[in-house]
Amino acid sequence: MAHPRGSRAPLEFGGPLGAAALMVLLPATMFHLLLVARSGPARLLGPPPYLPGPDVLWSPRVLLLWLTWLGLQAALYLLPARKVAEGLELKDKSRLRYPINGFQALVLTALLVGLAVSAGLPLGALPEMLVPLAFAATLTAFIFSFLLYLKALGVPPSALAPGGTSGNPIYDFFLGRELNPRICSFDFKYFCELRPGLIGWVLINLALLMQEAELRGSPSLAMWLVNGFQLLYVGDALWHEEAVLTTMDITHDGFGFMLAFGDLAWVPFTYSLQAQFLLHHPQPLGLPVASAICLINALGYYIFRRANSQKNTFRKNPSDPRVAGLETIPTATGRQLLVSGWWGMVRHPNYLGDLIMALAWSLPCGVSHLLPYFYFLYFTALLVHREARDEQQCLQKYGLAWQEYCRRVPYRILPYVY
Ligand SMILES: NC(=O)C1=CN([C@@H]2O[C@H](COP(=O)(O)OP(=O)(O)OC[C@H]3O[C@@H](n4cnc5c(N)ncnc54)[C@H](OP(=O)(O)O)[C@@H]3O)[C@@H](O)[C@H]2O)C=CC1
Ligand SMILES: CC(C)CCC[C@@H](C)[C@H]1CC=C2C3=C(CC[C@@]21C)[C@@]1(C)CC[C@H](O)C(C)(C)[C@@H]1CC3
Repeated sequence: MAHPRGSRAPLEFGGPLGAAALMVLLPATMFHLLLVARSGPARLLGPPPYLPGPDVLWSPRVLLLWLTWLGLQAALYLLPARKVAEGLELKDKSRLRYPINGFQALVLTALLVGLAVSAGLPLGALPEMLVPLAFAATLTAFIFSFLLYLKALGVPPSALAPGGTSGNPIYDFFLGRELNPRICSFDFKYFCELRPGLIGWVLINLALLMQEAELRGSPSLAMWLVNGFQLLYVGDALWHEEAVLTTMDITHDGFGFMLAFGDLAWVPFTYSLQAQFLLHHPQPLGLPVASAICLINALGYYIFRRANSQKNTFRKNPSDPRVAGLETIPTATGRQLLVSGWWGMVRHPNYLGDLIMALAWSLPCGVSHLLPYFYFLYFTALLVHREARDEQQCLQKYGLAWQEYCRRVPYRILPYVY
């Protein structure tokens, strides 16, 4: 099989060695966090309280539960959608079509879970199953990525992702070879990016809240805040589902282990870390501090949403009155770059808003432990790295116009700092 960019394609993530290391380190980190969150000292950098044996990790009943969850989300994906959106133009000049029914899936899941709980489903038992559930999700991610790798061996070169075609099987398995793997109209990457993991994350949060209520009579204010903030984030992502079609995950990255594991395991089991921590380490939170944290989250959300919406509106229709007055730089591709408004302040205002929210999600957990700040630290590293990857891609796409943009807007994420 020919490799369109052959060995000249620059390798990311430290090449095959880096990819192999990440495939061990990421699951290990996830299990470490799950175990440490429930331990007394809850030390991010300390050893885990114990090493789980096969009897703790493996449960056929839990695997069945996990597969039922994936099946339910797949069924909701296949329901009629309020809209069908077109993705960006592909190498072969075609455009794929995507159902926009993620928010509908969230609401229907909430209804089904509500019905099941009122019929006696013990949702509060879910937190006890997090370790075997995470194991089932990790196993699924490995098997699924392997099947995706095999599937990609039979597709034409135009269907392959720009990265992930190095010829090194470990690297390509990690990054993903095929850009948009599908069976009929079912798009695996688009499905995984927004449904089972994101909705699973808020469901786990809810289960932790319910278990806290069972243990202590009512959920704590800190638990309410974490649940509320993260539900807003997930609800927003699904409400603006169409916007994900222009992210680098959909337009540039193949679907391999990185995204399969990230979407299916990493997001639900590590992004719910604050709620896991709060269940085992209740934190007192007064109304004045809670109000200040709400303001921080609102500020982050405002920047995140306005910046993302401004770019999406501009990309859809530059003459839209909401963006028509903004200053722009023309590029050789015919597209323009915004150089005023949110995108004139820093080159990634949406990352800034996202990071402010990440901080607000950790603050309800107090300052006695570093563990609940893991998400903020990891997310800073992820976005700094992602920003560098995006800059590289934009430089390739827009050349001199991008350099001009960087000159006019010198800061990347945080004005006057970075
Ligand atoms: N919670 C999580 O774990 C994660 C959240 N995110 C969030 O996802 C969202 C999307 O992030 P991501 O896909 O990385 O990147 P962006 O939404 O920032 O998109 C980057 C793209 O925007 C376009 N662009 C850049 N600058 C300009 C400009 N000045 N004017 C017009 N267009 C411009 C370019 O694409 P083009 O010109 O081709 O349109 C560029 O490739 C962010 O809010 C991020 O915070 C991301 C990763 C993980
Ligand atoms: C496991 C590794 C460390 C890397 C995995 C990264 C993934 C977890 C993230 C890559 C891009 C993501 C996005 C979101 C969730 C995390 C992953 C999958 C996103 C769906 C979160 C909600 C946002 O509103 C969004 C803009 C829709 C996000 C898109 C990117």
